[in-house]
Amino acid sequence: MNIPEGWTRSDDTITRSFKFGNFSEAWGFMSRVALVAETQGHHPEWSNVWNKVDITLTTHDAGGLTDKDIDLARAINELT
Ligand SMILES: C[C@H](O)[C@H](O)[C@H]1CNC2=NC(N)=NC(=O)C2=N1
Repeated sequence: MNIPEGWTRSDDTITRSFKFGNFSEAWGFMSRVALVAETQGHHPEWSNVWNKVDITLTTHDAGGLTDKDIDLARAINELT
């Protein structure tokens, strides 16, 4: 499985941290990710503290990492 640039794999998840100039930019990014996630029918685990967004991807239905996570990670990378 080819892990997209910037993402770190640990067991059944891949994670990436994103930093923005301020909260509005971080929230705007999250909004765009949410729309992509809905389109793909696959959703992130994430947290936000001011300008920082931490995202973890895994496929709960499968109990592990799948191509759905890889595809969403790629799409998220394209938003940055
Ligand atoms: C019915 C629905 O499509 C599923 O429950 C989807 C929704 N989004 C999901 N997102 C993630 N990350 N893992 C899933 O297993 C998952 N399942």
